Amino acid sequence: MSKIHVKPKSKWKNVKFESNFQSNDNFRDLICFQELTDYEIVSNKSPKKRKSTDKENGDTSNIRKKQKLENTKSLEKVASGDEGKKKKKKRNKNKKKASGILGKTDVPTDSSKKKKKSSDTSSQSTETDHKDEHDEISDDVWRKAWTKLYIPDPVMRALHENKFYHPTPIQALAIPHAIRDRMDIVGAAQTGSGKTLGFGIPVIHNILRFKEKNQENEDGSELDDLEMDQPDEDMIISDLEDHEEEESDENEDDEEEDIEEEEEEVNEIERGSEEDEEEDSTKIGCVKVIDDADFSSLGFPSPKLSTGDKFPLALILEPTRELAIQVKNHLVAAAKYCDIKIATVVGGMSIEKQKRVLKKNPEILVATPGRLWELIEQEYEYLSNVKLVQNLVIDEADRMIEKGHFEELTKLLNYIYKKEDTSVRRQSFVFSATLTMVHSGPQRHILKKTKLTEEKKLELLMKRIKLRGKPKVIDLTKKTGTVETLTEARINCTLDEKDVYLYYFLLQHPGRTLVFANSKDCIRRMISVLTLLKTNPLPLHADMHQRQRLKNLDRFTANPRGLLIASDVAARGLDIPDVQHVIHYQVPGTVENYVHRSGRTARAMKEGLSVMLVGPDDVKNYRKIIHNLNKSEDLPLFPIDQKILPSVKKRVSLTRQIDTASYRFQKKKRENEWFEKAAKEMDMEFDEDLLLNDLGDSSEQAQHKQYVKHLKAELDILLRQSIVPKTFSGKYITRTGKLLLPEQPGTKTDAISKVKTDKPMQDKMNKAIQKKALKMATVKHKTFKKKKKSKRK
Ligand SMILES: Nc1ncnc2c1ncn2[C@@H]1O[C@H](COP(=O)(O)OP(=O)(O)OP(=O)(O)O)[C@@H](O)[C@H]1O
Repeated sequence: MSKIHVKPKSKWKNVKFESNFQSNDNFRDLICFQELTDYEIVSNKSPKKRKSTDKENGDTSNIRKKQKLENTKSLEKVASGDEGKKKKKKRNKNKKKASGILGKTDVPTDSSKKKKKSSDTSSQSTETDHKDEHDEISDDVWRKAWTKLYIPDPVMRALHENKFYHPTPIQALAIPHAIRDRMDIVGAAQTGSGKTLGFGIPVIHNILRFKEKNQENEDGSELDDLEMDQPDEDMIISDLEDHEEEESDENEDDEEEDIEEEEEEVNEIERGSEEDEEEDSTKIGCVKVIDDADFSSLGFPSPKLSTGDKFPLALILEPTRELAIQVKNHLVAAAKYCDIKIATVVGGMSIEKQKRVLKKNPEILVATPGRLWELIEQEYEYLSNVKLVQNLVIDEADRMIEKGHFEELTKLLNYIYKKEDTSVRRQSFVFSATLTMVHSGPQRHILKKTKLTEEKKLELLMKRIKLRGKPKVIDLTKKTGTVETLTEARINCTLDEKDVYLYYFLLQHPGRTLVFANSKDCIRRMISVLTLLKTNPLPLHADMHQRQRLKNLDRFTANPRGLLIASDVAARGLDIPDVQHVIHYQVPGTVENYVHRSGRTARAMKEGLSVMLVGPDDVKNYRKIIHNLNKSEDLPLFPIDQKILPSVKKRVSLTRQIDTASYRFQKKKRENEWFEKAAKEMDMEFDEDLLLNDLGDSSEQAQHKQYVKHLKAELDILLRQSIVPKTFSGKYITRTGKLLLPEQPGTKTDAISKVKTDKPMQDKMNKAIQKKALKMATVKHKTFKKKKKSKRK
């Protein structure tokens, strides 16, 4: 294949591809795909060491073929890891230096592995040989997939250990722009698509670089060449011109940017001249070549300041405590082979303990805004310089600008962006699965007055979170909002029937299940009912002690048949492995909440099921969600085996009797106790007969206790009986002589395939109903016309 120097006459244009495109093995090395349709060929060069490279790049040969100018009129620019392999010896030398920058790693290279293998062969069995061969293949694939993303070697090692063999699409697109181009990133991708590492890896990379540079500075050694990939010489001419064009376009865009007046209600923060500094470094194509001496352009504070003062280099803001802890753990795993300390600062836990952790000067701080602000207000030393933070991540950003977080976030951001600290060029990351979701319905959102477009929503969001400059916006979300591997269904029922259907589902489809409710009262009642029904539910809501919240999450995670009843505090971000089902006991008020709640299942390309229990009160929200998710039809009905429903109903109704009886009694008792205590504290005398709830005399109370005990005993008997009625009889089709009986409860029934197999039947039925309705309407219309005609006569 010959090398061609081209001079572009038009702009490189992005070629759109679906986010799941990269899951296709043939295209997994692809990061971006651009085409150039008008160009002039400057020169043709023969390849020097091309053969072996092409062989290595076999799986991307299809894409490369497209680059042959002889065959096609257009030219595609493919930023793939294979570029790295094409580059010259000089670059390899740079790379060696770079791995020095990032610390030595034990990740074996392909060749070292091969050597090891050949020396060991005599002592290995054939089976082991096969295993090694397999490992080597995945090792090769893994390296190819990640190396082009500029991942630090120690992180590569951790990724391999975690068996993260390919970057997810959001990672593949966000990481190079963040690391290579040092751009601010606004990332929107479906739930469970790996956004955490999308910002986590660049943050770790930045800190490693900072520490390395700092070390060199302290040692007085010269600043090394940066490890950034040098541009492929083949591309330089075209890229240079292309980029010049891009920059002028950007400037034009900037001038056009005119943010509307209504945004002025947000406190303006004073900003310095960072924006001007942003384009300091020279860009060649999409690769920035940064002047060695220009330390600050990398976003690092001045070395003088960094050696003495301690402050977090990265701040990651999360809306909930559980999420902050999870993200911290995720990053700890990714930074396992890096010398980086990561800490959490979250509410509900000992502030003193957190201060002790901060004394160790963690480089990364994962925090919820409330507790962080509390510590800043206390003028806690380590946080007094938080304004110098180099990497700022606002995860679940659309949630962070909603009521309840926005006020604290604004205070924090105002503090961080103080004018006097503008010497620092900060890199910001803004992520969420619903960042670009726009809809016409009323929103709880703080931006509710505006009729939003996707662009407008992003613009306002960026303004609110005070994002400077022009970030790289990567939006991989679909119009349908939810992830492809999610199966959705609904159960139409009355309010009273919700417990019945929920219990039915849990019996028939065991598996890790997360149930969402809209209020704490509802969670309390469900916990009581489901505990009596021996389904071992665990609650999770904001009013619980933090320790208990975390304990329940752990217990839920550990039990493959775990049942968690949660408020929306668990709706966002939580990455609990293998949640099979999400049930919306009450339909959420916003489409965003529906997407996030449902996103607790079907993560990382796994399948999952979301079922909404739609009662009369939920219909409005249900309709809104369907509309805002651009669904053309209703969700399918979840198939219910009507034959076993009566026994389920019997159990549930008895349980509710017990719950009501004991709850009412306990409630009255608690109120009395509270009143007596309060009166005592105030030295008040009161008339017990008039003011306290009547609990009855001691014999009545004993009677009540007995009644509840009796009900519980009755329930115990019911729970031991089979759910399939004994008197049951029915006609069953036999297939190849085998009698197919109804499913027994407890037998593992795959709820997802049930929905999927039932859907065509439902569609058929719906069509038949519609056809019948149409027929009837036509008949009615004809009779009406006839009658009218005869009347006239
Ligand atoms: N490259 C990868 N290969 C395989 N698994 C990955 C990869 N990156 C992340 N994961 C796993 O995918 C899961 C989801 O990742 P993550 O929690 O970052 O998703 P998310 O996009 O932030 O989801 P949400 O929007 O719900 O917060 C995690 O279990 C994570 O460990």
